[in-house]
Amino acid sequence: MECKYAKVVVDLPVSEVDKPFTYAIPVELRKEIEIGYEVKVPFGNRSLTGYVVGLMDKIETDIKNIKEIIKLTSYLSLFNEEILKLAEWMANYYQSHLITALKCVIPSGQRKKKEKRIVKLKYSLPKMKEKLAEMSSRAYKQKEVLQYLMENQGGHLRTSTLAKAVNTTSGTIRRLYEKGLIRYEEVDVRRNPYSEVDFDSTNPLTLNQEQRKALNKAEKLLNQSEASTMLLKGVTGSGKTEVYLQAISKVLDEGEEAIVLIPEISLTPQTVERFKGRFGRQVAIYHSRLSNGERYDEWLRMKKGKAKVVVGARSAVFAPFNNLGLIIIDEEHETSYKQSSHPKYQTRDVATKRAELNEAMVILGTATPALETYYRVQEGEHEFANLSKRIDDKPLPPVEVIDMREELKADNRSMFSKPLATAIEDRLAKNEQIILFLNRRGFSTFVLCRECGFVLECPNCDVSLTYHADQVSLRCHYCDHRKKVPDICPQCQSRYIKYFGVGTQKVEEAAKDEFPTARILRMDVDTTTRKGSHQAIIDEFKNQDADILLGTQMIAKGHDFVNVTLVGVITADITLNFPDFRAAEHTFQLLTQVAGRTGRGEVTGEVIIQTYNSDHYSIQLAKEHNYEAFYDLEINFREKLNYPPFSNLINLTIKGEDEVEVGRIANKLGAILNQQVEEEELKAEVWGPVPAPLAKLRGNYRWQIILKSDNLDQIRRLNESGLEILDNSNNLGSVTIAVDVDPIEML
Ligand SMILES: Nc1ncnc2c1ncn2[C@@H]1O[C@H](COP(=O)(O)OP(=O)(O)OP(=O)(O)O)[C@@H](O)[C@H]1O
Ligand SMILES: [Zn+2]
Ligand SMILES: [Zn+2]
Repeated sequence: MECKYAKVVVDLPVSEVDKPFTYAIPVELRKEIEIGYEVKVPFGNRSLTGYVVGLMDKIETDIKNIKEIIKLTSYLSLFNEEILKLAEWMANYYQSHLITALKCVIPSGQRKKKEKRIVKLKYSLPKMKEKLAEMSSRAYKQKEVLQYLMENQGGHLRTSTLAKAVNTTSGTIRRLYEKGLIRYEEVDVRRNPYSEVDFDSTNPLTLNQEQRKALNKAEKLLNQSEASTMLLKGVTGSGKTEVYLQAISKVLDEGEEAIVLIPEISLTPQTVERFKGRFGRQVAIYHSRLSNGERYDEWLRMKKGKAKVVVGARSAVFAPFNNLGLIIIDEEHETSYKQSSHPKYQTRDVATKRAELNEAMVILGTATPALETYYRVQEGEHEFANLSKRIDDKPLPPVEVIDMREELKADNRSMFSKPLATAIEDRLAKNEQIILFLNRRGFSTFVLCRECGFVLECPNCDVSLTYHADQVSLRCHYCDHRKKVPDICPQCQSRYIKYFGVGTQKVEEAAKDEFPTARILRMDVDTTTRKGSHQAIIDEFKNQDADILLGTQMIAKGHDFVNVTLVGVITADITLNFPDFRAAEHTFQLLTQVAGRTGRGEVTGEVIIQTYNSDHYSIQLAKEHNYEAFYDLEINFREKLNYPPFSNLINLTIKGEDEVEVGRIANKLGAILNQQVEEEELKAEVWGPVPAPLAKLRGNYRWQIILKSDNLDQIRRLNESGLEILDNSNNLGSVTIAVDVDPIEML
């Protein structure tokens, strides 16, 4: 059926136009146009890019007012109805504009690719003959071009090919275009396919008993017709990947497709190789380190059914498959699965939604499930399979926790405790390798007593207070509780209570001082900005051209270093004292992951964790590799303080270059929200406004407001109406407000 009208969402992310507009489809486009095409449309007195989100045969409005679509700017549909539904869900759930959500689900390469021009005649052949006869004989070259085109009708003639064929220039062809006799069509150019390294092919391994059980369960769930989610909890090195591979096999046998999501930093050639090795050219790779062109080509291979498995980062969840059977999310607890720009989606939840739309299955794999995920298992919402042992019963490495307060008492003020320094010397002497780990770079905002480990916390919110240097005060960024920075420790009266911060560079210098013979590699955001530098450092370390690899969480996962027999954590306190109710959870996850990096080879490994807070449960239980016990304790705290998963949060960040204006707008918005809660008798709390822990970032001043409720819909509506009232009654100027539904980091 050929439709006459299209609904189009225009690329202008402002609330007033965030809805589909109706356009007429020119006759010549009616055969071709589908949902998901990118188009140019007249809008006001200009033309805008838009996306087709609906097609109709009839409309009720007065036909005369309807404008026509100018042209198609993509040569195929960029999303189907299912992906459109997903985008609509995202826009609604994460409170972003529909156009922003749509641009998030389409391939980014499309928008930037260079297109080749194809020349087509504008009229039918008989009409064309008439036109030709009317032309002046002086324009003989132009006539020649037309003649040639008429004889080669329907062919895909590029401008350059055509010019060559009749021995003329593209200028001649352009003149025909200006006379309205021909038109151009733009089509994509095939780039060199993704540089194909030949991977050794692998066969399915014989599964051990636990893997077998996990796969059986997955197969059962894949066979059923409803959507399902299964948590595959497995300690590091327990063979989760082999279970993924065999589950994918099953999906491919059924003629369906599979998506595998892996955190960007773990998407190494080694990881890719495991999937390409099993499924060969059926595997597409999709992540942000590919060029736009490469990404687009991989996207096309999926769209055209040439690739049936995609291995990629977050955005691969939008893979253009039509027969999706399985989505796997490896390291599902990773915070990088939360998108940091609008729409700020949680990949896990988008995957669940997409599985629902396709009656597909989701497998979440990790050694340390996100608390929300494990809670859903307990509540019976997710299925569960467990791999409790490493392959071949290799032991998990022993973990030693060093109390840095004791080191200070013993007059050791170095960054390296006695036991860690001794262990490093020992490995250097044996030519074995060492990883030194500093969790998080740069950012730390807390005040800690080096004598007794005391950290000032908010009495209401159980998060550490944030140090604001300019005001010499400590503030809670949830409830705005304030305290003066103390001169002496309230717990032990020591004067060693100070702002606490260590950077990777400082650790590198200290290590060079103490271990002058060691060859040290540093890996953090500063040393890995260049393309490929991340992999270069990894390779250098793997080739054993260095003894110590020092870095941030970038080194915590995805790599198998067989010669590493010692992992040292310089200070566990940075993540532990993050001003975030998830601080303990993130600390536990990170320490468990880091510990998983050692003892993978023949020699057993050892882990040493330094901290001023050695009795903290997250550290003690990471030492015991005891997730269950950690979960039991942590979920109790969450319940007591009514944090997620027992409640829902929305974080609003108000930011701009003008400090006074940002504060003023933040306070205005806070007042509006509070008034709304009262008037509408909403079951919601409004925290703040307060300056954000990162009170200034890239020249922007930042304030925040947190909305909390047992009922997400209530705070979503509260937020929506609050922003609308603010918008209507105030000139926001350059101040912007970012909305984060289900935030996982509130900095
Ligand atoms: N059934 C099996 N028999 C023999 N070897 C296996 C089996 N399953 C997995 N392995 C091997 O064990 C090693 C660890 O497995 P894998 O990397 O899949 O574990 P993982 O749980 O994904 O680990 P991590 O979470 O640390 O990435 C790999 O080298 C893998 O090839
Ligand atoms: Zn103290
Ligand atoms: Zn508080």
